[in-house]
Amino acid sequence: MDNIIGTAETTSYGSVAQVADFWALLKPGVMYLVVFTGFSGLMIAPGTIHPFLGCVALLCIAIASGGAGAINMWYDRDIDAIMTRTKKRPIPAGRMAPDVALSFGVILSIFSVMLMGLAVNWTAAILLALANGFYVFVYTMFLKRRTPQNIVIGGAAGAFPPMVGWAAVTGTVSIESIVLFLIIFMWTPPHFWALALYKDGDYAAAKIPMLPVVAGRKNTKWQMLVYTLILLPLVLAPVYFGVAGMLYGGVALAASLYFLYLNICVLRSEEDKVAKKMFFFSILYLFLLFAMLIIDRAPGIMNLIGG
Ligand code: HEM
Ligand SMILES: CC(C)=CCC/C(C)=C/CC/C(C)=C/COP(=O)(O)OP(=O)(O)O
Repeated sequence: MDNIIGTAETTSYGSVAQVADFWALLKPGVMYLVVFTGFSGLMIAPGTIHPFLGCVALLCIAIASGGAGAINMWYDRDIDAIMTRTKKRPIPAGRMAPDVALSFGVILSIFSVMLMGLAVNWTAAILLALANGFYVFVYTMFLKRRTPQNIVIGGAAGAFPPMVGWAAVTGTVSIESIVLFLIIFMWTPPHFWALALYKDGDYAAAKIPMLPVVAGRKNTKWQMLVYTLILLPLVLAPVYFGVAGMLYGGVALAASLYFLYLNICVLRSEEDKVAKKMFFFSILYLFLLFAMLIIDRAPGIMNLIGG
């Protein structure tokens, strides 16, 4: 297999990409949680949606997220080739030609938005297009290489899915779905900067101005704390707005306090394993919040069974 010959820009793409490479372009690890938060929005929204259309809506969120991931990997192929975490991806590893990845990503993105609009509704489709476009154009192409606040603003991309799920059922945007958006929006900086703290060498090598590289580790940890503290009251807002009850409230509060505790540990420790622990818990934390929203509103299952 004559995979890699030269750097990212001079790579010869001698071998044929496998199905697994197309799958990897979709960033499936992230996609699962993105779809889950979309599912949660769909389940707790007032109203009903036919189960088949509910599944179509979730499939559209998955495809739009994957399409955006593929375009991100096309655009970032030069820096992905430099970072140890990403250099085995299909394009930098020489298993896929960049234009194949780009075409794949564009087709998936357009297809998902059109399908959402035609099969579900156009409010959900527009929100989905915004999420996809925000990740591709605003985060990847504009902010990522320019400012250490890249993920604060760009994080909006990943915050749209619960709004998309909500809009799939209701056809509208409402204060409740904006609260779900805000939870993910505020969660993203501590989620990502925890990882950036122990991958700062990668980002420095690729000359990406991630906060720990530009502002230093201590400053990053304090900025993480700001968002973690904002999350504390924010995660309780769904109770205030009546979309969740005390079961959600209790778990959300406990998980948020533990997240805060981990952030304080990160502030006090220089060890990578502490930041790693916070990063991995960030994923469990978001999963827990959105799982509890569903469990607490179990009657919302009627949205899917059309009752
Ligand atoms: C701009 C916003 C975000 C940035 C910059 C970001 C960044 C990252 C990075 C760099 C990784 C490591 C991936 C790897 O190891 O290759 C990661 C992992 C992950 N992120 Fe995020 N993330 C963002 C938003 C989100 C959102 C919105 C979600 C879900 C709702 C999410 C869920 C995950 C999950 C589940 C993983 C683990 C995936 C795996 O190990 O394969 N992220 N994130
Ligand atoms: C349409 C839709 C629902 C879109 C979802 C958008 C989304 C999943 C956004 C956040 C995902 C993410 C992994 C960002 C990291 O990108 P990066 O380029 O910094 O990470 P990398 O270095 O691993 O490539």
